[in-house]
Amino acid sequence: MSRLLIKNGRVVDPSQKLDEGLDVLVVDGKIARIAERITDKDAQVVDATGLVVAPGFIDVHVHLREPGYEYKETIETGSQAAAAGGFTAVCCMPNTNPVNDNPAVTEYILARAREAAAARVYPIGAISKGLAGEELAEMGEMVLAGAVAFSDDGKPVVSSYLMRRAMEYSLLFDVPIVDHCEEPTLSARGVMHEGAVATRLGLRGIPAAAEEVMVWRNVILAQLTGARVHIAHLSTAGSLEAVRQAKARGLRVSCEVTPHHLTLTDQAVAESNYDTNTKMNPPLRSAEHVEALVEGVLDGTVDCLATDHAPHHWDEKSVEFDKAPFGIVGLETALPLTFDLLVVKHRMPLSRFVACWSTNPARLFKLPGGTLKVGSPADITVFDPELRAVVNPEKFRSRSRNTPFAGKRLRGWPVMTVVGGKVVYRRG
Ligand SMILES: NC(=O)N[C@@H](CC(=O)O)C(=O)O
Ligand SMILES: [Zn+2]
Ligand SMILES: [Zn+2]
Repeated sequence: MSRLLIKNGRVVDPSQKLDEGLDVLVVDGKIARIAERITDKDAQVVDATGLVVAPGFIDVHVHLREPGYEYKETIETGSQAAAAGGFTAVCCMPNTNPVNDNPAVTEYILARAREAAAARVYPIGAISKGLAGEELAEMGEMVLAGAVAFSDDGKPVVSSYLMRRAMEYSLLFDVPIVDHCEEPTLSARGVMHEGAVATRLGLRGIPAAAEEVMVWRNVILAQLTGARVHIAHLSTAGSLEAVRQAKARGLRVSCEVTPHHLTLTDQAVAESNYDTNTKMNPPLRSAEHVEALVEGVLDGTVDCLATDHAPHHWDEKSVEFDKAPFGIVGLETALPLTFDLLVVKHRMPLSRFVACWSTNPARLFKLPGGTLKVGSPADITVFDPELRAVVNPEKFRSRSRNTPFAGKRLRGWPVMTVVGGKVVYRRG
């Protein structure tokens, strides 16, 4: 019998409409009791005075790079980075080598995640075989092996016919189809957001329309099929408008926004003097888009936050802007970046903040967490809303350090992460 007692914290759990000072008792990996002043002489006691105790944060969009690109990240380092970032679970994208397009790869990922014993890992299977966009992957077999959603992330599903079939097939298992929305003839070899900054820098632009065309296509197909469609890393005001209208029509369309698209604009490319850690897909957008995204999170059009943690090796990023791979790491900066912006700056209620990182992702992807209800798995995120600290990539658990936020002072850091009753991360 293992017992853990988290005392005196501010328990914020939107699934039970809780936001008050309470103690949380964990017994044998499950939430056993939540009440004022619990005493238990056999339990390991953690004093959470001044800290927020929330249902475990879930990142539905990460790239763990294993199998195939272990020099960038492994399931072990990635799930440890997740734990250190305050996440108790992550969903990992299938753009590995081999691609996660069959149950053998899905099972391999789950086995490696069990060995790592840090954050839980839920694999997302590929929509198409080899991410080639031609034939549907073995979706049913992958669901049986443990896949929780489907996506060709890294690539768009260009064929609307294939997307329609994937959506129809997903209805059999009632899992979401997650789309990286990009119309490749519009984004054509662009490397940053199309606009005044790109023109001034002499870099090829990716227009907002390249994303919006595909978001609208997906809304139309969601209407046709009735499928659950989740828009990955939504980055433009027009995409948000499409999601808003889809929701108004009662369609099962949801979306996520990343911390970097909420906190940086395309100016970062200029200000950083072409730092390739400002290069990601979709690109950092202009201020009007960023303002619309923040508004969308505050008004609830955006369902959840997700990092799109995309580790790349230092060598790969140490090249000309044009030639560098797209993507930045995100797991170990996400919580303070979004807390500082949304809760401190924009006064978002803590319960809404926790809903975006825990309750909503759990509901959309039908994952076991997202709640501290008695009897549920003890996946708990504890963070310090007052703690101010500077981002230091040297200390990342991740194998990669490709972040544009090095040296940034932020408020609201994770201090303890509990997965199934086990403390998998403790700050300091
Ligand atoms: N976001 C990125 O810039 N890169 C991702 C791919 C993706 O999420 O589309 C990657 O796998 O590196
Ligand atoms: Zn993507
Ligand atoms: Zn991605």
